[in-house]
Amino acid sequence: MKIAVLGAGSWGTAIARLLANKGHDLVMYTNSKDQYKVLQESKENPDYLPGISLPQNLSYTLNLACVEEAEVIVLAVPTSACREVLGKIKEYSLKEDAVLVNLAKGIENKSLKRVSEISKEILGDLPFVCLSGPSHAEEVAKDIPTCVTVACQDMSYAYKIQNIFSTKNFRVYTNHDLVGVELGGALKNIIALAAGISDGLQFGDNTKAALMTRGMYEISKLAIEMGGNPQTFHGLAGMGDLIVTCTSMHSRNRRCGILIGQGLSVEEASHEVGMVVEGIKTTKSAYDLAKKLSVDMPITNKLYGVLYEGKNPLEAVKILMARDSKDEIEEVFFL
Ligand SMILES: NC(=O)C1=CN([C@@H]2O[C@H](COP(=O)(O)OP(=O)(O)OC[C@H]3O[C@@H](n4cnc5c(N)ncnc54)[C@H](O)[C@@H]3O)[C@@H](O)[C@H]2O)C=CC1
Ligand SMILES: O=C(CO)COP(=O)(O)O
Repeated sequence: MKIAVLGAGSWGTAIARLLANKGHDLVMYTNSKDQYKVLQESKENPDYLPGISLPQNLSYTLNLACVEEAEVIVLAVPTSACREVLGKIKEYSLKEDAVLVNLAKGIENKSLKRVSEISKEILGDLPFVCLSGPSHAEEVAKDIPTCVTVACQDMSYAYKIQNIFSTKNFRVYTNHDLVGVELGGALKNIIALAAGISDGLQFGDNTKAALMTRGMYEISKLAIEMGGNPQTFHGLAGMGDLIVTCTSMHSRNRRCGILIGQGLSVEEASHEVGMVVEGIKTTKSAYDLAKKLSVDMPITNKLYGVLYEGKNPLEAVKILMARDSKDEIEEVFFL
């Protein structure tokens, strides 16, 4: 199978390695000449996945025309770059049976669109599959057992991608709830940032468990309002990804939160992490969506204050704790 991976960050590289090792014909696209040179010469990606040697049958390109040959196009750039990259892909003539697999986990600012909606807007009916679930690149690149889920409105493409991506250490489930799977992956990053801030403030395990639980409650409420299936939030793209992102030191969102909790500014913290921290932009999108759809999201709202209005994280926690007493579960339909 001919596969093009667009984006040579940590996740794109880990997935390209996995697919090349499985025997697929792999090319990875980068828009950086310097990175291209390093990849070609060293067969490693030291800035993103240091110490991982990449297979000889993985090739590299600076030319996006690689999409013309591909039966599977893997989108592995930050959400904020998806519109630009999809717009460039539109200039090429794709194979009739090409499928797009998106790895990005976010909601676009301003348009408040999921990546599948951006893809639909730009590329029309090109089949779109979302791959999500608890899967840090650093572990997948070491073949540590991992389970993910793939979602598509047309399940035949989800099964196709399940078959292409599955290995003995990478178990791929399918899910027909595209909206829920996309939102689970995007919204958990908000809670991971908050969990990191809690750790940075040196709060305890109780605090983090509460944040994760109440965080899951509010992100599911928003996702259900947007058409997601509540059951998805019990699964890999929901609870699974929330757990891994809120607890792992691999998580860029959690690490960024820790630094903010320790007193760094948002800019300093995200610069220090050095890779995309999707939760920063997605907090803004979720804040706007919650207002638009009248969904109460207290953790998201307070995080928005910290990230965008310079509010003090410790004060934000105090305000969250001092809110009016309430029932744990408000809506009858919920979980
Ligand atoms: N790193 C991980 O473990 C996982 C990441 N993801 C998601 O995958 C997406 C990508 O994440 P990472 O690989 O971690 O990010 P990263 O920060 O490691 O790499 C992003 C890559 O995209 C490239 N890029 C940015 N704009 C571009 C453009 N316009 N054209 C071409 N390339 C461009 C950058 O140069 C960089 O190589 C994010 O949405 C993230 O949430 C999902 C699961 C796991
Ligand atoms: O989504 C991820 C793991 O499933 C990666 O999360 P981070 O972007 O926080 O590292």
